[in-house]
Amino acid sequence: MALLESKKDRGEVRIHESLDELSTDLADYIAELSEASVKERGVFAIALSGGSLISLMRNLCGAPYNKTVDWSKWYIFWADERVVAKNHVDSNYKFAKDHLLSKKQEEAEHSLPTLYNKSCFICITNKHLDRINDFQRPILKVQRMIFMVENGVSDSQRFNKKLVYMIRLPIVPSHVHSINDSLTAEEAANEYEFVIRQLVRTRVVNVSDVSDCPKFDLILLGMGPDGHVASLFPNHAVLEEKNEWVTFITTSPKPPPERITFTLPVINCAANVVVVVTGVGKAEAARLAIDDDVGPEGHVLPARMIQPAVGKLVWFLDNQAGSKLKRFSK
Ligand SMILES: O=C1O[C@H](COP(=O)(O)O)[C@@H](O)[C@H](O)[C@H]1O
Repeated sequence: MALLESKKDRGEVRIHESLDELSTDLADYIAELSEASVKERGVFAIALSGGSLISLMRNLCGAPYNKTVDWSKWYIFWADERVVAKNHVDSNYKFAKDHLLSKKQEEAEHSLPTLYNKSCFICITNKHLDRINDFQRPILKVQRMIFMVENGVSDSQRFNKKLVYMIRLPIVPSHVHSINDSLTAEEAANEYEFVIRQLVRTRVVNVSDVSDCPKFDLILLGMGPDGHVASLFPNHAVLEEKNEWVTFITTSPKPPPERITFTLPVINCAANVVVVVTGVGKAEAARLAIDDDVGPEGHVLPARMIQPAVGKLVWFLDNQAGSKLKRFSK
């Protein structure tokens, strides 16, 4: 069970015994926000970050969320992105696609029946379609299963032992808004902001009650051991940006150097901000970002600058990341 505490100006802090517990709580929380937003506005505009956060959202791919969440109403954005090709290992888009939006799974053939209750697509190469015919009849009885032909599986030996399939969150492709990877960092940031401006006009993304900023239904952030969130790094000029919604940097201390990022005003106008922090290596930054009695060191930390004007801030920590917080340290 997560330990809960509300801290003055620092939002709600949830500390979890294990990563599994954190993942369960996180998926529940996101599903609740999605339901509330779809009920109120008819859509759910969610901005992801990169890094460990994505794997911790894994439970959303399974039951009950695959059936209970109205995925068709989700609009996905990125709070920050590395300016690299979309198929590059450093791309936050690629990471989310591979680990969340289209998660590759392998199961032994004999466990095929366990797939019957899952809402998933099966991906198989052309040349293996004949072999799959052995399974096809029972599978076709399951309405949610759809065969796809994809050039992804080439190792026939492996195919003999395993069934390779993809769990895809049924998000409408045109609702996924990632950066244009053929542009420079500056151009990509400008174009991304333009796209968001169009979607604010049509209220796919809500507008803030206190400024003209977009009001995302949820912005999900991770935090680095240096206290950076999105691509807002300590002591970086990017923290001063007050006018742009999306800006760019070419000198990120963490590679790759070129990134685009939501600015602080945009993050602080969201209806909900969740920061997910795990591991002992981030315990000191978590203390500086959350605890009340921290000195100037804490106040210049980007993660501490997350202070939603009206929205709700919730920290999802594991025991290790929370180990230096005054209230929770033993
Ligand atoms: O570079 C980045 O790092 C942070 C933190 O990543 P983590 O793997 O330490 O959790 C991430 O939130 C951000 O989106 C990403 O661009």
